[in-house]
Amino acid sequence: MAEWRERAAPHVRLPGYERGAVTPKIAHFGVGNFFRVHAARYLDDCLHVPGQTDWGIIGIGVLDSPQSRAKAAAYADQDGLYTVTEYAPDGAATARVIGAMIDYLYAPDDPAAVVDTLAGPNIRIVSLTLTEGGYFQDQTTGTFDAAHPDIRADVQSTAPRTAFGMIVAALRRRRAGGVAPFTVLSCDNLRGNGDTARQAVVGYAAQIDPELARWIDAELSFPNSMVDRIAPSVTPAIRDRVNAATGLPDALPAIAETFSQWVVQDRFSAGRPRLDEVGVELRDDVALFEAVKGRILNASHMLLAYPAILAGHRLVHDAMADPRFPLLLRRFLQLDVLPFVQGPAGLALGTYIENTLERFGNPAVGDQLLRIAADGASKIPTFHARTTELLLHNGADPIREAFLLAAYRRSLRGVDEHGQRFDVTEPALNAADRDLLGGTDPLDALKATPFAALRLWEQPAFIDAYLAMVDSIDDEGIDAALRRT
Ligand SMILES: NC(=O)c1ccc[n+]([C@@H]2O[C@H](COP(=O)([O-])OP(=O)(O)OC[C@H]3O[C@@H](n4cnc5c(N)ncnc54)[C@H](O)[C@@H]3O)[C@@H](O)[C@H]2O)c1
Ligand SMILES: O=P(O)(O)OC[C@@H](O)[C@@H](O)[C@H](O)[C@H](O)CO
Repeated sequence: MAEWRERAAPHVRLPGYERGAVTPKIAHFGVGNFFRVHAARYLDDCLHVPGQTDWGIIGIGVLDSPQSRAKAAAYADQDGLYTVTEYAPDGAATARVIGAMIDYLYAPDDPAAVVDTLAGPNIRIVSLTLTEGGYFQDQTTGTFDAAHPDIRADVQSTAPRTAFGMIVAALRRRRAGGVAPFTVLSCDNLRGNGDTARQAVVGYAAQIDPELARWIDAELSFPNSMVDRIAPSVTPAIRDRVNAATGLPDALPAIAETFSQWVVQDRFSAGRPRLDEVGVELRDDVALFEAVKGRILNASHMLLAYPAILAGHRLVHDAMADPRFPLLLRRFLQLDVLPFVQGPAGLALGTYIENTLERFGNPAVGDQLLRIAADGASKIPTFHARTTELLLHNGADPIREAFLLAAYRRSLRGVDEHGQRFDVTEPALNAADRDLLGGTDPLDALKATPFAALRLWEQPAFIDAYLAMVDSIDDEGIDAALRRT
């Protein structure tokens, strides 16, 4: 900390609390860009509130990859410190150093140390950002996928490797030792993220000890939360630009827009920091916020990403500066979402939509379309299934949902309309799904696991619209297809 204090440019805000006095009551799995600019930033604010210095964070990495290993080494090198630079729509940037993460454990090197930490009475909250695909949810049934190879391997091992294996091993020890359980707090973009986390933790426990599973279900709280802040991927060029401005040698700087929102159910069975004093909204009607955010913001992101990439764009704000795309999103939001979504009392959905589109257009944030497009197999159903169901149920035109699936299917070829190649990141697709999505019969794509639960092949209105869109994209190109939406 002393070296960072000396080297930081004068405009960089530094932790105003005694970092050496901070103790950790929170353990977080998945210290990625989003956690670092969102929950960790709120918790860093909390540490500035008198009497809150016991709510520090221990970060935990579980993925066994060269990138994850390098990240663990960097956190060790810089004592868990990192910078967050926030960009306002007018381009103004503010930077601060976050000191809330006081330790980082890399599970592939020492899984027992993670379980020991989680089993200790000091930990009161275990929070998660594992991505949408990280909850072992069966895409067809929505239930916990106990047959997943990673879960099968963990259940049979004495040293579990998944977040859920480690959480349950620790809970078993807490229960045996008479230590009260912690709260599990999901911060992922999921429908009912707390409920989904409960399903995974209880579902995992049921595989090893049904009595333990019953205890977890009865004793643990899993608050649902709505999380919102755009955190782009940090490329080496962004890292160098940010570090040149902060004067700090940060291997892992994070960036974000200035907007931030966190709505959480106030259900923390083992206590919580004073989140309400740092801008977090503690409310019970989280599901309404989450429905609005998922079906407006995240759904628009998905609808934007695939056709914009095919049209040659790579950055969100560039696509938003191309009038065809804001037009597509406005039509989608006005015609397909607004008539069927209920927001929380007092939230003006028209204003919410305008703010969302303005956020997408912020050029200073420089968000990446490929980041948004990644793992469409998990995210398209999460953010579009409900809208598609409602459109079909109400006899409304499903043309834009059909366009989305046609554009997604086309994007899986990894080459845009100008012949430029791009990376396709689809970890949730199995070989059979890839065959269905990449085959010559476009209707096969509707039977791929991510979309199968919707049974779209039984919906003549959807089939007509979808086949027309597939043909239009293939024969006439994205521009012509967009004009049909
Ligand atoms: N980036 C954003 O704008 C944003 C905004 C709101 C919510 N989110 C939520 O946060 C999640 C993470 O986004 P990010 O931008 O931080 O991504 P990221 O790639 O920067 O970080 C993801 C982190 O999760 C870890 N991880 C991935 N799969 C895992 C698994 N199966 N088990 C354990 N750890 C796993 C990775 O190692 C990494 O540390 C998203 O999937 C979304 O649900 C992101
Ligand atoms: O983070 P993902 O992969 O779930 O989704 C991509 C984006 O839609 C998402 O990160 C948004 O930027 C975010 O949800 C804004 O709060």
